[in-house]
Amino acid sequence: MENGAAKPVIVAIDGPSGTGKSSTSKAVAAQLGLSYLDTGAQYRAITWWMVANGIDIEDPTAIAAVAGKPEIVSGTEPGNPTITVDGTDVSGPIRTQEVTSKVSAVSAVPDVRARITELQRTLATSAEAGIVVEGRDIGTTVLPDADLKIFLTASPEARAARRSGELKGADVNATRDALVKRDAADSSRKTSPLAKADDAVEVDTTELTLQQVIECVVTLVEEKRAGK
Ligand SMILES: Nc1ncnc2c1ncn2[C@@H]1O[C@H](COP(=O)(O)OP(=O)(O)O)[C@@H](O)[C@H]1O
Ligand SMILES: Nc1ccn([C@@H]2O[C@H](COP(=O)(O)OP(=O)(O)O)[C@@H](O)[C@H]2O)c(=O)n1
Repeated sequence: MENGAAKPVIVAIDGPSGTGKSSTSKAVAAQLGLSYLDTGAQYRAITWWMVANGIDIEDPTAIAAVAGKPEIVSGTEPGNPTITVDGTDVSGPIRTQEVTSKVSAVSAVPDVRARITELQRTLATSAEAGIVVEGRDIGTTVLPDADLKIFLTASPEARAARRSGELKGADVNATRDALVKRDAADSSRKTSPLAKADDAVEVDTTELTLQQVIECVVTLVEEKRAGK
């Protein structure tokens, strides 16, 4: 570290789908000059690879047997986060309905989680200025010593309205049902489920604009840094 450089700051942002994790994390990281890691994209990437290679996603043993095969690389620049599998850009294909509907089953397999968690810890410790890492189990499992932990929430109705806005014309009730189903699967799995860490700050974003959430998190990071 250079003379006078601040100690790297590690921020964990967790919560269910549509609470604003990605948008908030990217903006906070860009504003504060930190790296950014979308861990959901990594689970989506390994799921995409399983589907592309014809692995039966109903079979955890089959998934575990090949969990180490794909090489997943995440770019951590908040203005241009990238994700590749074996050198192929998969940023588009990982957002399809098919991958979204299968990702909870793949990410519940302990060998998959062990592999991806290791990648996440390596990226977090190598970020020079620090990093904002967003996901489901960052504060509880991946980075339990993070300097700041945030748990974002929002009503299922608000989350579904945000998501169906993105999916242009998608039925809001169907979107809501799919979100609630995925939350339930992610929260009930045995290995590092979606959960709020005891020392996380909970922010309900239902009635907040994205800008308000970003400002709230930036203030919390600055307060932490000042206290160091
Ligand atoms: N507080 C907010 N108010 C309104 N829309 C929001 C808010 N936070 C995020 N959004 C929008 O909701 C959608 C989902 O946000 P995203 O950051 O992808 O959530 P997550 O990563 O938690 O799934 C995006 O289109 C985003 O612009
Ligand atoms: N730290 C994480 C992040 C995501 N995931 C899994 O990956 C899926 C996709 O995460 P995501 O963040 O891309 O989901 P969205 O919030 O964008 O809908 C989640 O539903 C979880 O099954 C996980 O298990 N652990």
